[in-house]
Amino acid sequence: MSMRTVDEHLAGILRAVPLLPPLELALLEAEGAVLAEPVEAPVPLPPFDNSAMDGYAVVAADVAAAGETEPVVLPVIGDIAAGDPAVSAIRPGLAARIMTGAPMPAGADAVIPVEWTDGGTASVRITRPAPPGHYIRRAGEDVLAGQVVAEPGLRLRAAQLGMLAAVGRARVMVRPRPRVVVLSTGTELREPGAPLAPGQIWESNSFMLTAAVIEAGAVGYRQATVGDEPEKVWETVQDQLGRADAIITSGGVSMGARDVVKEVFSAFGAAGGRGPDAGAGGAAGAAGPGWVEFSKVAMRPGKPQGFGLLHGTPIFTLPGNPVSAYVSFQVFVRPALRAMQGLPPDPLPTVGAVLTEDLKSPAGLRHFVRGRLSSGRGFFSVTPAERQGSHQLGSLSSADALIVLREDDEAIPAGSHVDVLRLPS
Ligand SMILES: Nc1nc2c(c(=O)[nH]1)N[C@H]1C(S)=C(S)[C@@H](COP(=O)(O)OP(=O)(O)OC[C@H]3O[C@@H](n4cnc5c(N)ncnc54)[C@H](O)[C@@H]3O)O[C@H]1N2
Ligand code: MOO
Repeated sequence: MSMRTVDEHLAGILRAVPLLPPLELALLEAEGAVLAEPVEAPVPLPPFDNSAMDGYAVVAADVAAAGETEPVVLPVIGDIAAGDPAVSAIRPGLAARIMTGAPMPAGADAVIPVEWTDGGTASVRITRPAPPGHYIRRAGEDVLAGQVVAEPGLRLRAAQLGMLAAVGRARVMVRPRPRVVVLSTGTELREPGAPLAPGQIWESNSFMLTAAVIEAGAVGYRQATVGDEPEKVWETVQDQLGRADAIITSGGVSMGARDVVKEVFSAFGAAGGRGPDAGAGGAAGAAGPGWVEFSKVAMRPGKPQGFGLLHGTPIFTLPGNPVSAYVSFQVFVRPALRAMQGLPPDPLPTVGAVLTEDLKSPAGLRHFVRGRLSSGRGFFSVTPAERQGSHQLGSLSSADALIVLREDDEAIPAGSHVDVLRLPS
């Protein structure tokens, strides 16, 4: 088992993960997906000159002298609502009542908001002047015909989907959110809600990791926990390959006598790309079903890691200690899921902060320390949580940040500037 740095392990993962192939999705199904084509506006936006206010379309020169004491009175020739197909022109000396979004009648060059009038329907008294162009939204002033409104690589969120709909697109080519199956292993684990026998604990990693998958913008499927039988783990993983763009397991990767994940995939990796039942089940293709490599990564928590590709599908075998699994997800899996969609493999958002207490860190390891950020007087400060054990979920769930201590940091005094990963809130 080789020992490698966090950066080396991440780089290896990012080199290996495939880019998801683009597919066409209906607009709302594409929420969170990444655009895979440039989208052009077929028409200008707005498509026609229209009113920005409810009021009256007029010729500006007619109302130039209007005032509180000398209102201008104009006959109203009719109403123009948003969506009116054909609108007659107006001539000087006339007004038309007009609604927000309604097409400007030819001849009119200003809109007087209803608040500046008596609101009349047969004729209108206007008490304030307006310059030409007043409250008119011009054709093309948002987007020009032929303009690219969305480039490939853009993540589609609410505003971007609104833009695509506004230029008339019902479907778009995207790289979809990766579908990620999350699977826990361990015979001691019981479903939350079920009673515990001695030695048992409630299963938490799969809930936490599935939620983390969703927070990272992917689709999470939680799979029922499997025990410590290699055949069962192998079968479950094989079954899930059909619906998964990536698989995450937790547990069973350290040095124990029954570390099932390591056992299954080591056998399978060592056999030159054949799983335990590859012969019988025909899982091995010409190139073999794939590989999974286990490594020790110089980090705390999260030292035992595994990663591989099974039939081209990435599998992340994360350590079982809950905080280790969580930190491993944020450091390795999150960037990989982004890369699979063609997004930059960014880490969680990082801020600089001033440490409020002395910290010690083991030499040669990157140390992710749970903490709480506070801001004031224009800078962040961060306070480490008291408990830092990798089984202590209590201090993770009340943390909002991970303080990142570098491999060469050993004694970091209070007042030092540190980098802090902000946890999703
Ligand atoms: N002799 C050594 N022992 C250990 C080493 C080592 O290097 N040498 N590494 C330690 C480190 S660091 C970690 S992290 C863990 C990783 O262990 P595994 O990935 O094999 O995980 P398990 O043994 O299955 O479980 C560890 C721990 O976490 C609990 N757990 C596991 N899965 C879940 C779950 N889904 N929900 C809640 N809790 C879970 C499990 O009960 C154990 O307490 O190994 C150390 N040991
Ligand atoms: O590295 Mo383990 O992942 O600390 O508890």
